[in-house]
Amino acid sequence: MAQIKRSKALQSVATFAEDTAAIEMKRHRPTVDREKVEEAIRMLLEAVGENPNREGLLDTPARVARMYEEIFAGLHHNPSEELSARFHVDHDELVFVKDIPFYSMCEHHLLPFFGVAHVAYLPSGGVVTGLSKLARLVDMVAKRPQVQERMTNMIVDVLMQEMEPAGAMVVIEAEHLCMNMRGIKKPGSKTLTIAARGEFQEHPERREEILQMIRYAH
Ligand SMILES: Nc1nc2c(ncn2[C@@H]2O[C@H](COP(=O)(O)OP(=O)(O)OP(=O)(O)O)[C@@H](O)[C@H]2O)c(=O)[nH]1
Ligand SMILES: [Zn+2]
Repeated sequence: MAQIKRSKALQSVATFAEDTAAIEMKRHRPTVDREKVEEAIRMLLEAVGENPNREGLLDTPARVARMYEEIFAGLHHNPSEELSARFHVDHDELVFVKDIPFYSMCEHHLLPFFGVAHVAYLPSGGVVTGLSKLARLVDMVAKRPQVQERMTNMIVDVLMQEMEPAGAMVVIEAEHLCMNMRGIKKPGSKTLTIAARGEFQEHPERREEILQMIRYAH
């Protein structure tokens, strides 16, 4: 089993250069129909009683279109591609990257929710990925209309699928502007979501280990 994973890892390293070039291209490809967004923003401004032709708003539709291209970049991007950098290291113990900041958009209100993601996994067969790739994975999953629960599960599932680790766990702490600035108006409230797979799901003490390390950071 470990042997199979090992050879899969080496194969991945061999195709790493090609993958990197492909990912770079995809990172910069446009994902949003700018013209359509501009038209929609003009209509939205009109609909809320604004004048889209007043000076201060003239460039707003184009700005919003550029912004959406950036903040929804994950929509046409396969997050699995972020983990294509694999290395072989003699380490089968915990790898844990804490406090990865992220910004996402609540799919119910199209308002931001933001906070930190903590990503842990237990490498198997000595296969690890680049630490920055874990942060890139968080970013790509965040850059789309989301709910926090789905975001948490997507990150952990991509990790399990791509790395085949003995376990993976993701914790997200976030503030939702739709709960702060409108509606129920509870600024400062935080939502925590946890997704655990493999050893972290099967052994409560492994899960607790991660939660403790998160607590110590505050
Ligand atoms: N589970 C979950 N709910 C979310 C998330 N982001 C926003 N919501 C909730 O989505 C719900 C949408 O509820 P609706 O009743 O359809 O919308 P609403 O009338 O604007 O609700 P209020 O926010 O209560 O005013 C609200 O309870 C939000 O707090 C998320 O990431 N996860
Ligand atoms: Zn919302």
